[in-house]
Amino acid sequence: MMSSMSLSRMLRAASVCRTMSTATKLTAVEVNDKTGIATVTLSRPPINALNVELLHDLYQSIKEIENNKSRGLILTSSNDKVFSAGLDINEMYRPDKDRARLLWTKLQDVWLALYGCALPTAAAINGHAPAGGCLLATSCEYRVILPQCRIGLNEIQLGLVPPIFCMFNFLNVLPRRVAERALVQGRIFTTEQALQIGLVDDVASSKEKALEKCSQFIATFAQTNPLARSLTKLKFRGADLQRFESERTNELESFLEFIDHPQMQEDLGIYLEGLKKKNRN
Ligand SMILES: CCCCC/C=C\CCCC/C=C/C(=O)SCCNC(=O)CCNC(=O)[C@H](O)C(C)(C)COP(=O)(O)OP(=O)(O)OC[C@H]1O[C@@H](n2cnc3c(N)ncnc32)[C@H](O)[C@@H]1OP(=O)(O)O
Repeated sequence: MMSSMSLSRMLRAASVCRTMSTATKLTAVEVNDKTGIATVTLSRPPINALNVELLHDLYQSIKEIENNKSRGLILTSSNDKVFSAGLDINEMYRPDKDRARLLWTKLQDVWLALYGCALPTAAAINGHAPAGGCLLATSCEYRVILPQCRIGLNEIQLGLVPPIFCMFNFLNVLPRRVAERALVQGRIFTTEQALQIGLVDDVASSKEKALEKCSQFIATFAQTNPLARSLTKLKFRGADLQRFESERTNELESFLEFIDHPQMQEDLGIYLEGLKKKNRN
């Protein structure tokens, strides 16, 4: 039988963390009632590849957290090896055209919501974060990564032109020269390299410790007026958000044109097959 001691401990724990009522299918949202910080966990096995549905759920979660006046948002993954594998290549290879349009529009929506989020944002990068995974992490204000991870924007290696928001994210985090070279070379960095160039702010030995560091970062704003904070953030990011808005339709059309190209389809097919073969050998 459960002792009254352990029951009271459980009740205390239950009152600290609650799952948000409208938590969606592919993201889990948990709010710590003590700190007011919301954690969004990407939960699309096996590797959190960003398809239409995951992007939709992520957007809903970000907006919900923002509207509920949480104290901050932490983004992490339910997979202990992969934060996110980036865009789901199956959505780009031999795509349904309407779905491909939706995919890109949803990716744009998520970027706008996360990069422009009024709350303090942090990423607990508890696994690899290539391409779209890195895009999500660098949209946040603070990043902690685990040892032996890989992170970077490697689009160019797939023959894809990194969209403008990739550039904004890197310029916001890295010195211009380092950002340009990383994008043009499609570099994927190890944990140590990412820390050394400043792509991440810190390294933690476990997911729990990474989440703790993210909470500590968000807690640094406890005494700051939230409106003044968010308006100051917007002053830094507003020009990027405006330029993005003016180019979003063109970027959508470029993406659709790009993936419609026969050579691009051939390259994506080879790339996808290479990823699968790895597991067969
Ligand atoms: C102005 C606009 C101009 C046009 C611009 C056009 C496009 C720009 C797009 C920019 C935005 C973002 C783009 C992207 O995100 S593209 C996606 C790039 N992602 C990658 O290259 C990651 C590839 N994956 C990996 O490196 C690894 O899988 C890993 C993430 C490190 C995980 O490794 P591991 O734990 O060993 O897992 P597996 O490799 O065994 O993978 C498990 C299964 O998942 C499949 N897989 C992996 N990644 C993807 C993916 N991104 N999409 C779909 N499927 C993926 C893999 O094949 C395995 O499948 P299997 O179980 O059937 O073998």
